[in-house]
Amino acid sequence: MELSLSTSLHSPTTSSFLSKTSTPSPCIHRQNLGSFSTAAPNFPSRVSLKLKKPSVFRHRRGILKNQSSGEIANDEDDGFVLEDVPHLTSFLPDLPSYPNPLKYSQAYAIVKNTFVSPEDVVAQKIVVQKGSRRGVHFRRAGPREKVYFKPEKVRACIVTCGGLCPGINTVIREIVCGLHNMYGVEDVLGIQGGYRGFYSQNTIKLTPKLVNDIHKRGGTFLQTSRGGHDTKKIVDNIQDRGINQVYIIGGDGTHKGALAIYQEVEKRGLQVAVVGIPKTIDNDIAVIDKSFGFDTAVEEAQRAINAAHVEAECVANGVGIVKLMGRYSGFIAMFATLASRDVDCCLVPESPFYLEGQGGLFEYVEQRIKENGHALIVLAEGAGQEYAAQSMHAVNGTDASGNRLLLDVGLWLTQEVKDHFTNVRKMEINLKYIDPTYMIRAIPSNAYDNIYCTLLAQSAVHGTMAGYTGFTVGPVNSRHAYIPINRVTEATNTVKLTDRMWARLLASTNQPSFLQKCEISQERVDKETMEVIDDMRITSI
Ligand SMILES: Nc1ncnc2c1ncn2[C@@H]1O[C@H](COP(=O)(O)OP(=O)(O)OP(=O)(O)O)[C@@H](O)[C@H]1O
Ligand SMILES: O=P(O)(O)OC[C@H]1O[C@](O)(CO)[C@@H](O)[C@@H]1O
Ligand SMILES: [Mg+2]
Repeated sequence: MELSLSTSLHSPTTSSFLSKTSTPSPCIHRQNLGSFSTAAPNFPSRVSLKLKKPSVFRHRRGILKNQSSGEIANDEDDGFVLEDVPHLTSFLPDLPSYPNPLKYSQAYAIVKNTFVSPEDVVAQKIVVQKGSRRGVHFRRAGPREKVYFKPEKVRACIVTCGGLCPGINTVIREIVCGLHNMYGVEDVLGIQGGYRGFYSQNTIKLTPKLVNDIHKRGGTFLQTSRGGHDTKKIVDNIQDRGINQVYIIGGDGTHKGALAIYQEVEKRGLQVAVVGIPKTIDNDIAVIDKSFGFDTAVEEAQRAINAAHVEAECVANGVGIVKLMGRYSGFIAMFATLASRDVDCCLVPESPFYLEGQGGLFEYVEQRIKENGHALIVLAEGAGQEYAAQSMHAVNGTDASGNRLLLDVGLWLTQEVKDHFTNVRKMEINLKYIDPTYMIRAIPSNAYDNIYCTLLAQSAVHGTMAGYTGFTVGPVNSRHAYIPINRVTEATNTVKLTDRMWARLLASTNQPSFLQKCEISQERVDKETMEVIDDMRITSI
């Protein structure tokens, strides 16, 4: 990984993170990489970085490479890296700050540390070796002593984009109530119907009273959509409506849109804070521990799996097939399988499989029927897409957001299993196919997710009030952090076949690993190995 860094420190603030400052360099690269500065205490007021891969904003204590001289100042080189988030003062340096109203809040009156210290960071890796470098860190989320908005001047808006997910309404509710109760902000607008709602629909005024009960309902109170992201039109609208805080709830696609909005806002020099709240039922968002609604979805999936198991158990040669969501990541299928213990085979997009011959799925299903009287298969909707395409009419389209449309692998597998046992094995089976895909995401969030959504919403509110922008929120090793948006748009989280979790699944189901015929492509192994190496490098730079 090549990393070059230039610093221009125009105020001689002392920093415990960057203990040695380099000579101001005129060479500041702003365009492709995004440069920023932070006005938070104890950080240099302006630090611009150029990074080739990954393109994230980093402060490094220890090694500072001066871009023009190539000189390396090596001091306290413990490998500490802060992947920081932008702050409004990086492009609006004269922005005034105010004391945080939480200072006077009765609820926080006896809290020992109401405010997060500007030096608090969250480590991306918590398993370390004696003597290992400190590695990547993110700013810890939470209220700051100073805010960069007067509550009565805030006009916030909330928008929800992409697919549904349990807990969206809780996040909406808690943003509205958090702004109102903690900061006294009363002007909150709901943008209806996703990104296109900015320019094609009327807004609604969101009050604590209006959103009081919405966390008990599934879906999104504000409606959602795919497609329709037009950065210019959206930012024009933000400007026209006088909005200065934008809360965007959505997945990877939504965050790409949020990044574009933040960049346009910065280009126009607007005092508008943009924050993403990661939402995806697939749990495929990078960096964060887990996405909200995932837990609820896994729990709900148990009902379908249990039903399929009961149906299969109560007949001769019963076979159950359950299809769950998971376009490119098989987390729901994997965790639902691990939780259930009744599943004989779990098929995910990350792990290729085959049906016929030795070590194939048919052989294994027959073996399970003979041993156990029945067999139960859980598959993620993105599993075996290429395989299914060989015998199904391919759908070559994309949805309005550009996501590839999938073949129904559940129906395909059902037909293949039936054909095989009836026509090839001449064996009577009783097969039931259950497709609960939308049922697991259109429900309200469970207790765990409700609390999680509350923390996410409050972290987002604290961050925007403190003047941070272009960031997303989420737990990293259980601690909520502010993460640069590009960190969650550059990569997606997938099931790692080389991780122990997948081995746990294989050990729990005893299913074949399908490694004989469909060897995991060299490309995948290379990619996973590179990720591990990259991680090690990050820890060791
Ligand atoms: N590269 C992009 N740049 C700008 N906007 C984008 C981009 N990709 C997607 N979007 C916009 O983000 C919104 C949501 O995207 P998408 O439908 O892919 O869902 P998502 O946010 O990924 O959520 P999920 O995958 O969980 O359903 C859409 O309005 C889409 O137009
Ligand atoms: O039918 P829709 O609304 O496009 O959503 C389906 C997709 O949304 C998700 O739930 C989230 O991306 C996927 O698992 C699924 O493929
Ligand atoms: Mg997505």
